[in-house]
Amino acid sequence: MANVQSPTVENPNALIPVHPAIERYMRGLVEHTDHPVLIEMEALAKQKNFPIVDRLVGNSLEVMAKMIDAKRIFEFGSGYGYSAYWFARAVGAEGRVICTDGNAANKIQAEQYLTSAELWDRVEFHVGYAQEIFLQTEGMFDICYNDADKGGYPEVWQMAKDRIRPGGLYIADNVLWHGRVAVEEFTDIVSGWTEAIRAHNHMIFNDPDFDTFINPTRDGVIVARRKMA
Ligand SMILES: C[S@@+](CC[C@H](N)C(=O)[O-])C[C@H]1O[C@@H](n2cnc3c(N)ncnc32)[C@H](O)[C@@H]1O
Repeated sequence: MANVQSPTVENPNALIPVHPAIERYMRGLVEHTDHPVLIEMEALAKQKNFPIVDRLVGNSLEVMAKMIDAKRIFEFGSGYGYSAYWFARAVGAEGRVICTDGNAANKIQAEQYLTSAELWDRVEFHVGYAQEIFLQTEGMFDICYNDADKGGYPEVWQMAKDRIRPGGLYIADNVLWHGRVAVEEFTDIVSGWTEAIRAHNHMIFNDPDFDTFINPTRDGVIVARRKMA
């Protein structure tokens, strides 16, 4: 892959899509979204080095969900409920966010946090393998949100795409994978994940039933809107 500066992950500054000063500026603009529960969840992520989507992407999830009047959302990989916090705000009192995570401890924490934020009654949290839970859950979704293990990204896209209603969204986090997707030489965290993310992104951009873009904030968020029939 030709690139003028030939960046590699060993030369990460060449790969930062949005300059940290610009991210800080944008972060300042969403300060009005401060909430004690959110601040606690963000502090825990820092303390445990847990990969939440963080404030800028979280805010964008809520806005996108509100833009399409989303009422039913499925999350693949919910952690302790940080992304669900934003979706739960968007769907309103009658809406549902179906969360999944393989770690039962995450459900316990999510329940504590989202109860404090008065959002737990909008959430259905299943512990187990997200893809299996998805197949056991009936119906269509306004949004399918993918933040599970990256090796499974192509599989999740393929199973989710037909269950998103026309006008609905498929959203996945980490699709730039800290720039690895854009360079020839990289060190992967888990063997095969970069290739899986590349295949996932390629399939989505080439799917004639969806209009797609990547928001390069943080680690890149792909957003694909299912076209109206
Ligand atoms: C990146 S974190 C999710 C963060 C969350 N979306 C947020 O922003 O707060 C990924 C989570 O997905 C879970 N996970 C990964 N692959 C999974 C799978 N196939 N099924 C269920 N859980 C999965 C992990 O246990 C982890 O808690």
